[in-house]
Amino acid sequence: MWIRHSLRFAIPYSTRSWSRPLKNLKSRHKLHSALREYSVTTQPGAVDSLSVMSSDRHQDLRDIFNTAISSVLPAKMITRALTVKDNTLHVGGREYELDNNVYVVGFGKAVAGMARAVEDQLHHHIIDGIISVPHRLGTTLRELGKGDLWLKENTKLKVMEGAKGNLPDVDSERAAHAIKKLVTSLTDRHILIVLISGGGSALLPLPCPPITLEEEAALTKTLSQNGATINDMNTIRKHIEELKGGGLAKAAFPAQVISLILSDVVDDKMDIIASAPTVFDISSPQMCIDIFKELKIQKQVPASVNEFLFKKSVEFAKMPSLKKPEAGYSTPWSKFQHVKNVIVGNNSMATKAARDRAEELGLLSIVVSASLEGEARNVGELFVDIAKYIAFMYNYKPSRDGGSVTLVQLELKLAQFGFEKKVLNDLNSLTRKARNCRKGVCVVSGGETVVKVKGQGKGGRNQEMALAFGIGLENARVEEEKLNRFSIEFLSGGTDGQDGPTDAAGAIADDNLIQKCTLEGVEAETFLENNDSYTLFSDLDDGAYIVKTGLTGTNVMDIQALIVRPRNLDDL
Ligand SMILES: Nc1ncnc2c1ncn2[C@@H]1O[C@H](COP(=O)(O)OP(=O)(O)OP(=O)(O)O)[C@@H](O)[C@H]1O
Ligand SMILES: O=C(O)[C@H](O)CO
Repeated sequence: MWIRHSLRFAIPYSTRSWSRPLKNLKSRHKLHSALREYSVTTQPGAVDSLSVMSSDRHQDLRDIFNTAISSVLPAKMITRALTVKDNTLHVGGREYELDNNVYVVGFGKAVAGMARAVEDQLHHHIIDGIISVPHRLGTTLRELGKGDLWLKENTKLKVMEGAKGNLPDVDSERAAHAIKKLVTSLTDRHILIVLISGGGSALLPLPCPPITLEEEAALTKTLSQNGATINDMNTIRKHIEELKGGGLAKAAFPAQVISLILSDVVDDKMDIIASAPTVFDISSPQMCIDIFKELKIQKQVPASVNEFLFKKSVEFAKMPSLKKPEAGYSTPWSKFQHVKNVIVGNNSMATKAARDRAEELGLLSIVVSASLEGEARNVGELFVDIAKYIAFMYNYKPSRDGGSVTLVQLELKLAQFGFEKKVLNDLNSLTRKARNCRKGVCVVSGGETVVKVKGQGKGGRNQEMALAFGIGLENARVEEEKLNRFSIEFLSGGTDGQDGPTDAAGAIADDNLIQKCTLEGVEAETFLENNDSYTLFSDLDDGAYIVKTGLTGTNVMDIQALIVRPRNLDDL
């Protein structure tokens, strides 16, 4: 890299202490102006991008991300899902007679807004209710001017806040007890509306005795830090907690249960979202033991959990096949006929809205996935490959490039990540179209990745993905000179506005990121290795690369957007 190498000599060595915290870097601003002056003498493409403030450059990405979030705000989704006509409630293809007989419970990051919309629709029919929401959500939403995502003054619902840091705690356990008490008091005259959204698991914890809340919280942390997927986590929660895995619906029997679910898991798996409190569970306790083995965390699992699961699996082995609940169960709730589960919103809606916004901004756009999974840094690198692919296609001329080994190699890599041939073909034709009409390309995706936290730093999967993208892009630019002819930027963010235990939703990386790090005397790889993406992004270039929305009041997993624009169209 021409610029980077030059800067190595331009910056005094004393400002390049690799692991120094960014906050203490006094000469940062001086270095910024030095960079701008310096960039005047560098190669043309790079001059343009370095002299533009990063925050301005990233406007489109931020706009696309914000539009995606707006498209899945709770009120819209509830209004779409529920209709009331002549005292009859229509939902999910069923009809319910309304007669001042409705109770509401909810748990999750988005249920305050959902509850408000339900109250607006069913008002006087509602008797009582409780919602369990994240700690300080009410205050935060009001501070952000998002009071419309909170309940009205005259609400009949009680709000309980808890689960600090997205971990089950005494406050959320208190809420779970109160919800259990309320639903067990219902009769067959009642309708129970259950509002469920991501984060619901931590907001409805009721560990089966003798497992304690502290043990469960410790287990959650261990699982999360050892790369457990949400499927793994919630399979375990369903077995060691009272209200998960259908427990809430059983407790509410004989009331009619309507669950309105905002999906924050890949493929909208109802048996996983918020650990499925209203879905009949067909998983086995042995599956939990297998997960511990697979993650090699058996020794860190609390003894009470191991003993509980062992006893449960012995009992389970004696039971008739759970795959056919009707075969062996005579309890009235066995077929869960009193329950209707309805998905009201998901990641696909958000990715589509992102794509539409990108089109409005003049970019040719495509959604490549709404179910992207894997280790965050690998997905970051995958997006570097996608950027390379687009750049390659911009320049591709069959006559000149012959057998196009590069093309085949890139396609193979993308296929390894589960992208179907059709997606590749669409990406391919989109880029050709972009070349012909000389527009940039925006690739949108959604899903949820994981991070195996090994370092001591602070970060989240989105910020880690963006950092890995930035590093990968820099390496690719060294190898592939043609990439410098494009302006490339990438954003990954959580639609709930909270990436891991940080106050950021995610981060942006572009083709200047690593140069900026170098100027700041920071080695990005060290931060990546220490899982310290938040520290790096929050201070770098006065926060130009961090994405902070505050809690959004919704939650449909994460969104990625990659923009590749030719710098100088005549140069391709
Ligand atoms: N320092 C870190 N760097 C990168 N990722 C981290 C770090 N610390 C935690 N994480 C990751 O953050 C994720 C947990 O994030 P978060 O608390 O937002 O949960 P979540 O899965 O989004 O919750 P929910 O689905 O309930 O909303 C885990 O994948 C964990 O590995
Ligand atoms: O709460 C949970 O379990 C996760 O957000 C997945 O729904």
